[in-house]
Amino acid sequence: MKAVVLGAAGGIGQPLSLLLKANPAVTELALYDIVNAPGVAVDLSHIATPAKVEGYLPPDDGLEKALTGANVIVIPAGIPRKPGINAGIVRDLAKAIATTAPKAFVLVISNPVNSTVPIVVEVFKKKGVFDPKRIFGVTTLDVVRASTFVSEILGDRSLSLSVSVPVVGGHSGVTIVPLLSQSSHPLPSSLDASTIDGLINRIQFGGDEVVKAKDGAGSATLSMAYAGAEFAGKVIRAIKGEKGIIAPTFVNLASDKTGGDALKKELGTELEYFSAPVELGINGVAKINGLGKINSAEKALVQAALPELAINIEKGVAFVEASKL
Ligand SMILES: NC(=O)C1=CN([C@@H]2O[C@H](COP(=O)(O)OP(=O)(O)OC[C@H]3O[C@@H](n4cnc5c(N)ncnc54)[C@H](O)[C@@H]3O)[C@@H](O)[C@H]2O)C=CC1
Ligand SMILES: O=C([O-])CC(=O)C(=O)O
Repeated sequence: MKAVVLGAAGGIGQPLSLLLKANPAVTELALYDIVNAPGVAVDLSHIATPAKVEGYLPPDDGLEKALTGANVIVIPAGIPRKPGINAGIVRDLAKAIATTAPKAFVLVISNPVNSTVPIVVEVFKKKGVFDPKRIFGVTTLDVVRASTFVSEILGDRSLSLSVSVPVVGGHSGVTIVPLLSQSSHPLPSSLDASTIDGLINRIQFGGDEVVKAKDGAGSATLSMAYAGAEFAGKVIRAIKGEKGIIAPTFVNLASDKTGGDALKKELGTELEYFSAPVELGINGVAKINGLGKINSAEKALVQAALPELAINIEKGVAFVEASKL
């Protein structure tokens, strides 16, 4: 089981690589960055877990060497909150993956996820290796935040390990739609509307809370690494044959067989992407689940997410269309 981290020396990349090194199911871990990756790799290589760790820089085909034989590729490369720059970084990394590891599972963390996932897909299409079952936008941090904030409202943080709330839509602001009515631990019916609205807003704009607190020193890194490792861990378990693993993730809806068409119908949209609870299997997306029973306020949130999602997706598609590959 070879896992690869592209952008491994960054704020997310380092703790994410640590958590992947700590996962005993990973036998090979390749770290790639434009700086510092060999140092991070040697540091992690002293940890007594099975994974053999190698670090690579761009010279001497470092990227290609990192990608060769990859099963799971996680991409936290890029710059936080600098619109535009990540598009080119993700496009170029996707190009290398399409050539060197076209069958790998690609987990995109780099923002804006609503646009960077379409960028990877469009590159793969142009290179003739696109499979909608293997490309995932990582929205797990929204799910992690929902568990944490709901457990706080329930007055018992120890519940956060078991509270599960599906979060659907996309990964930015109003495109983040928590389905609180489906929380494994229902909110008290006595909760007033403004508390619920505040909770939804906190989940949607949790990223801003971290950016503000870090005061110029970047965005969420440690919680993102935790969330990324959790999602990658689920994908790895699914590849190894475990059944019934379901996680919300931002996927392409092109595949009729996996339920993409049914979800589009349910949403009343032609959009080609949405984050929905996805059942993972040995080939990637086994089934995109529908949203299930949601209340009228949640229906309104889903509808409010669609126009912004459409703009974000189109941006990603147009960027690749205008690119020379
Ligand atoms: N999906 C999500 O929920 C979240 C996504 N993010 C996004 O993750 C990305 C990374 O964030 P941080 O780790 O905080 O940033 P960072 O700046 O600390 O690290 C980014 C790393 O990417 C590397 N990099 C830049 N260009 C590269 C290239 N062409 N190839 C390989 N590596 C390259 C940099 O050298 C750096 O080590 C940002 O786009 C951020 O917005 C952040 C939090 C949550
Ligand atoms: O908000 C940001 O820039 C980083 C991010 O995606 C998050 O924390 O959810």
